[in-house]
Amino acid sequence: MGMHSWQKSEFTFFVAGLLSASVVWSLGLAARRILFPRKSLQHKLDVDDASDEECSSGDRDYPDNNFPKGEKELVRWPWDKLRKSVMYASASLRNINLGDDSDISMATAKNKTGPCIGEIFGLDVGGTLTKFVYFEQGIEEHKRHAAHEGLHRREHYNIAASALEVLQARRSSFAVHKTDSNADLQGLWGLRQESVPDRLDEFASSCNLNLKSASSERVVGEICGKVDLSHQKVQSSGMPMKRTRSMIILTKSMEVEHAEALDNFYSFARRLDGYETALKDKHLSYYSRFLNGTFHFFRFETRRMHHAMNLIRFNDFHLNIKEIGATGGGAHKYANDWERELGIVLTKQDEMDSLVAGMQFVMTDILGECFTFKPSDWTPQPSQDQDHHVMDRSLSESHQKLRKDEFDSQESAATNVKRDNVIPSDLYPYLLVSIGTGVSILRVDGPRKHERISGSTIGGGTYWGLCRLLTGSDSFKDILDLASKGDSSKVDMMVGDIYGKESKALEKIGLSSDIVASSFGKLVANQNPSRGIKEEDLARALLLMVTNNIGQVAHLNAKLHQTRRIYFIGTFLQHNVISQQRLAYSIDYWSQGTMEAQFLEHEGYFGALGAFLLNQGIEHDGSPQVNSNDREDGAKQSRKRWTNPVVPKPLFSPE
Ligand SMILES: Nc1ncnc2c1ncn2[C@@H]1O[C@H](COP(=O)(O)OP(=O)(O)O)[C@@H](O)[C@H]1O
Ligand SMILES: CC(C)(COP(=O)(O)O)[C@@H](O)C(=O)NCCC(=O)O
Repeated sequence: MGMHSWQKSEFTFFVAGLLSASVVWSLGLAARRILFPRKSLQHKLDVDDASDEECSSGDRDYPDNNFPKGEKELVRWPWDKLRKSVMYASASLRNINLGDDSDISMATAKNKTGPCIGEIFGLDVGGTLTKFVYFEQGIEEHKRHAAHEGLHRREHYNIAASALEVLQARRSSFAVHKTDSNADLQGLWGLRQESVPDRLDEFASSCNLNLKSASSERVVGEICGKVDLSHQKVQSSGMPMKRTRSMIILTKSMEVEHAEALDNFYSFARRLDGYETALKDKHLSYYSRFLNGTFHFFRFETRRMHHAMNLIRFNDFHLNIKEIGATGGGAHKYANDWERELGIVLTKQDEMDSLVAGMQFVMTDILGECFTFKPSDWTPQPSQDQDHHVMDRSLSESHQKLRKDEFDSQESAATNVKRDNVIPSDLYPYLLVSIGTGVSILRVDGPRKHERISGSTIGGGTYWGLCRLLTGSDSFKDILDLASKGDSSKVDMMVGDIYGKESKALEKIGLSSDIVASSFGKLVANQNPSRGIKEEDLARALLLMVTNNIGQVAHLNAKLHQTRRIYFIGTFLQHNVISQQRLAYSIDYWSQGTMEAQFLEHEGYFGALGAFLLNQGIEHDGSPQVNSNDREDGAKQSRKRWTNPVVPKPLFSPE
């Protein structure tokens, strides 16, 4: 069918109109890009945010950007905000086109020539959270140097290129300023986090450090790849010191660069301080007298890994980091991404080795690290020669007070009791229960002897995953707040619900009517299971269910492996007093007072700290230090070092 001439002309007009509209639109867009470059950057970033999410941790990917539809999207992490502000700033400074990622300078680990500040970090990439620690040389030490020796702060950092060097510097200044070395540490983080005194010498001698040489010789952290072994020297003690060279050989510019790189990072990290609980666990920062510096602790969700990597990249930190000691499953999973995108090598440390190393370091380094819970009317006994007796006696006393029917009611009245009165020789063997995404159970027989003996799939990930489903909340802290208000008996079926309250039959099976028979069991009886049930009841019942299960598995393993002390660690326990108290009571109850559950203030960070320590070859137990680069095969060597045949003494005969 042919077109009429009026139809043809109308069609021509329509096409012409369409064309001119698109030309005007394109011109407008181009003008907008020129006039308002940030607008287009904003768009690019928004797209990035979504795509980052997509390519993050595989197990928790959501193809439609972020979370499943219908869930509220809470912005809990400052990555996006920070990343954007940093990108704007660095783009305008360097005048680069952020529309194309290839414009951003990349450096592979091999071709990096700048300073390396990777030695101050330890990374633990877990199933839910990524934890990282960084070490900053003690500010008090800088002040002293500045006052007494006229050293600029930056110059002082040069002495602190690695933790070993920090220790060496500390040793030399300790000798010079012996009188004020204790006083100036006081009050830094309060008594609770004060380091154990008088162990520095012991530790330093274990490192074969030579006081005289400390001021004139410098141990160069070879992880930076700036080692000139041709300048190896033999010290006056006759001990060959590997990786040393004269300060004169180190060029001034390299030192300044290194100091600047550190300063840049430190000031950046301080900017993160503003985010209170979201990123940095400020309350956990502590001054280590062993290493003369402060450890800082950060964490973020592992599914945000690519955001974190972008943050590093857009701040140019990757240019000054060649390698980082890393542990956790993600150290393997993300190693290629880190190397490809950031040029940073993740030097893998065994997960369990790192956990134990970090934990033992902190237990020796900090007074007040360990604690447990006791009924509020429990009173500590006066100290005896053998401190560990205190624990034995208090256990049996508290046990007398713990009757089955008081189990729940006592929970809220339980008090936090510090447990550092345990002498180190009495420490082993102990059970280490790491409640992360899943649960790992280790028997530790000595500073370098441990074995993963068991585990459980019902862990922190189980609780957190089910809570997200049941409550729609996307904040772990909010969930814990909810749980603290909940009533689990609305959800749990009690023994009395099954037997009736007064049944004589219960005596025979050794149960009382008011204990839980089945977690969530009450929901089977109602026509509508959610009627009358609040989110807080679900959050509490689930928390107790997961915790009870972990407690029971831990107790059975402790019994099987004859350990009477059980340390519970992992971020699941952070700020989670309900679980800590429940574990303390369950272990005491089930073991009839022969075992004790203990907790540690830095519960979630031992893996990251251990990765730092192992990577730097720092140990606490008096054995010679081994730098990771001295090993032919890091993992193999590490395992070798951690196998020390210590025969555990039996604590009690199996029943
Ligand atoms: N802010 C938080 N976000 C997510 N999970 C948290 C948070 N705080 C505590 N948790 C709990 O800690 C668990 C992760 O513990 P963690 O020791 O870091 O394990 P992993 O190394 O497997 O990530 C989570 O599964 C959750 O139960
Ligand atoms: C696989 C893991 C060691 C990983 O550690 P995580 O990230 O959970 O801290 C841990 O989740 C685990 O031990 N799961 C339990 C596996 C089992 O014993 O059945």
